[in-house]
Amino acid sequence: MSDSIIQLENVGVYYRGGRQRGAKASSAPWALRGLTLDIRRGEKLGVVGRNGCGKSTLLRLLANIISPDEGSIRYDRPDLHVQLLALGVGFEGHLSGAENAILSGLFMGKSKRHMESRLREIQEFSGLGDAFHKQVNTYSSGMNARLGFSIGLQTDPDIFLIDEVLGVGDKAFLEKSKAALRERFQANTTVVLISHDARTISEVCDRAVWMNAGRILAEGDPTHVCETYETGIASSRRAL
Ligand SMILES: Nc1ncnc2c1ncn2[C@@H]1O[C@H](COP(=O)(O)OP(=O)(O)OP(=O)(O)O)[C@@H](O)[C@H]1O
Repeated sequence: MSDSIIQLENVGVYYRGGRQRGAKASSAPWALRGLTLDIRRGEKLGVVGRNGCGKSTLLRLLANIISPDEGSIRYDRPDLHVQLLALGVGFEGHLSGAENAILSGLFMGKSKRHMESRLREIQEFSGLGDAFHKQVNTYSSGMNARLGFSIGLQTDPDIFLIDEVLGVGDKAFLEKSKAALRERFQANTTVVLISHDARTISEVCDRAVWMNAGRILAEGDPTHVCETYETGIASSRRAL
């Protein structure tokens, strides 16, 4: 059995009516192009890259929210439980944090009873206090991130996709979240983590990819990839 959980082969994604930030009007509006990547079972994969390079598009693709316009994506099983954690995605604003936790669990194939039994842990980990029982549309972005991450810890996803939300919480929550990602998931859950913070990627991930203009520029040891990325950014700034 392959140790890949998702395989992307020469994938391209095209947003109709859009084009890459900074691209000339004549250039093709591909958000991803020629992207080949194996997501390995149980790995913690970090994704770095400048704004608009295609990181969120990659996560939407992995979450099966969008389909490739070219190339192929192959899932190890058709019933993989994929949890996407991104700001502004996935919560019903008029429902409370607790109600959203139950709803998210139901989407992930958990029973209502199972999620009810986890509510206390979700509330405690989130640090939301009484706000856990208030409508989510009254939450700050940091509170949203706390709720989403805390729910993700209790829904046992096969793949946990985290789009930059860890940086939104405060430092204490960031440290707690990093520890949870390292200790709670270990080999069971595959994590794909987007972060602009190289330290977070180095501390949590066992592999990283650097994306640029919809393609993968470098892949390997997270500390090395982050250093290469930061050196690349610094030299492109100097060239301006
Ligand atoms: N819904 C959309 N319609 C049109 N173009 C889009 C859409 N979403 C993203 N794009 C474009 O696709 C490219 C990749 O966007 P994406 O959001 O994946 O980048 P990103 O690396 O996640 O950026 P950031 O770091 O700013 O979140 C960008 O050029 C963006 O402008």
